[in-house]
Amino acid sequence: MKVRVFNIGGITQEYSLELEKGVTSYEAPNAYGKTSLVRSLISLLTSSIKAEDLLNVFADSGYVEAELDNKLYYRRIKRIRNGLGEEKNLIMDDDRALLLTYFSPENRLVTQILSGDGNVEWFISTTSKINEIKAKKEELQKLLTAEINARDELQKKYNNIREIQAKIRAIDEEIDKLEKERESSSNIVAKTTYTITLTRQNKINEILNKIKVKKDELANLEFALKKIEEEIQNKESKVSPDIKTQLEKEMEEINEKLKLKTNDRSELEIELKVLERVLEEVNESDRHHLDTCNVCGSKVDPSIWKERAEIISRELRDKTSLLDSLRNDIIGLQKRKEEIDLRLKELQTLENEIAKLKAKKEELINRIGSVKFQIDDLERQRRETEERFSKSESLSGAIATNDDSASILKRIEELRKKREEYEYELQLLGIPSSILEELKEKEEHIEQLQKKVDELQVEYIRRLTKAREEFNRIANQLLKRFEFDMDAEIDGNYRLIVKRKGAIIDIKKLSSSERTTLALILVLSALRAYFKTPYFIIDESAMTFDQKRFNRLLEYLTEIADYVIVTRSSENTEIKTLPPKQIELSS
Ligand SMILES: Nc1ncnc2c1ncn2[C@@H]1O[C@H](COP(=O)(O)OP(=O)(O)OP(=O)(O)O)[C@@H](O)[C@H]1O
Ligand SMILES: [Zn+2]
Repeated sequence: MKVRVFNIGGITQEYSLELEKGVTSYEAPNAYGKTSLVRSLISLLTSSIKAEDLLNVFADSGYVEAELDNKLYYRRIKRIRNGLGEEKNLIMDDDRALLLTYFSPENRLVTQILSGDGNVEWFISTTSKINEIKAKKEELQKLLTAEINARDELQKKYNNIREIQAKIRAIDEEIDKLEKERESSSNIVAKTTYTITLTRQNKINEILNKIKVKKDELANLEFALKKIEEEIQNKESKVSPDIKTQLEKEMEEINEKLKLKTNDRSELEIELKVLERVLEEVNESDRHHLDTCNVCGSKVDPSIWKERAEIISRELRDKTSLLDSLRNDIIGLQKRKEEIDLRLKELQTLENEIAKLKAKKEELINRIGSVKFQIDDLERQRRETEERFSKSESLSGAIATNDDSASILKRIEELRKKREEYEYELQLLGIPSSILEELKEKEEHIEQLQKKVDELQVEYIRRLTKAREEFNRIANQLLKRFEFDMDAEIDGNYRLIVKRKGAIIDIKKLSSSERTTLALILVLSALRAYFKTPYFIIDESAMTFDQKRFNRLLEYLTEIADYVIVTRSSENTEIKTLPPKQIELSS
């Protein structure tokens, strides 16, 4: 692979480099430009390293080029009037390259694990690309929220229209009455009573109007309440407390069983080890035809050894098969436990939703109560007004004024004006039937979106669980291959758990070199399972492996990437490509 770099980072003279396949050791003094070179290489794998992160601040243009398998890849950057212009041809464009092609103390996973934080859900979901499902879910969730807001807006608009319509109807009725009154106003007697009736009627109409509006509001609220009650019922039917207690009980039982079985397993493992040692000793005694027992010193017939070996072997076989079945039981139990966990989480989500709905219901009931109270109050006002007028009617008798007719006309005029205003408002609000239609559509869309969001969540958990298993498998293979005396596991909460001789060790208690190793193992597992890169760069200062292990690591890396580059600080500048066995650690 040929690499050429110019005016990238601290590299201000054209710099070219020919890399052979295999391991290349790249040493240079501090501030010579190692990091710049590494960034250049990684920038050909992901556009998340931006042009402004690459170009030397004093330069007008710069580039990085790599010739790989007879193809030319490049990023060419130029300063233009207000910013940077770039032409590029990347090997790939995948921001996982930041995590998976450069192992150095700045690697995000290394920093995290060094800090003692073992939650690696983000790492698994990013490197296995499951985070795309999560991102999609979040995007849909946003859309959903927007739709819900839009629906609420529409509902408000619709209610508003209904209110105005009611007001217009009341005005029409009143105008109707006034017109009739005017006709009969030529009759003075009639006119007199009528004036009184009119004022009375106006007052009462006004109250009736208000009652009408409130009743509409009440009907809407009661409808919403019914909807929510249905929804609550629907959700509650999915979470019967029986299921939950049953699951929790089963969980408890499984935990109990797991404890017992794990204990049995440890005991059995110890027994097996003891038996194996005894068998070896018996075989040894047999080989040497010993006539004295090693353990108790008593004399024995040498022919007894064969017989004993037979018996012990049988026992060993029995116990081994018992151990196998125990292990299977444990795996089965753990699987079931994970399933229950998932179910319980789902139930919890439902319960939360129900609680929210109930709070909403409570609020609606309160509002209904206060509207009912307002209606009662208005009814009372109406009754009182009616009583008051029937009294005053009998008191005042016939008080007729000449300008009665004029005042009726004035009132009608006022009402017409008001009506026009309402009509205008209605026009602005739109056609109620089409709003209803729109509301229905929104409702359906919301339901669809909710369903999709739920499905994505389930899918995310399912895929994450699978990726986790894959990580566990590969990580432990690697730990064995590099002869580390520990087991690593990512548990159901996506926390990194480390065990030595079966006992869990808190990550915070591990040495920093052990933590770095764990980060490296995770990076390698992700590489093996999910990512293909032409080159892998390792900053030697991140590593504290001994020579033998480091060579093994390099050998392993050459299986994963064609080019493996080890950078290190040194007084001199030297680039050499060597078989891994001959790379020496500088320390
Ligand atoms: N974009 C840039 N523009 C100008 N100068 C830069 C830019 N990036 C880095 N430099 C400078 O170039 C020099 C080399 O930087 P670089 O980070 O590549 O060094 P390095 O060899 O990795 O050093 P170290 O081993 O100390 O990390 C440094 O003096 C740095 O300040
Ligand atoms: Zn003995």
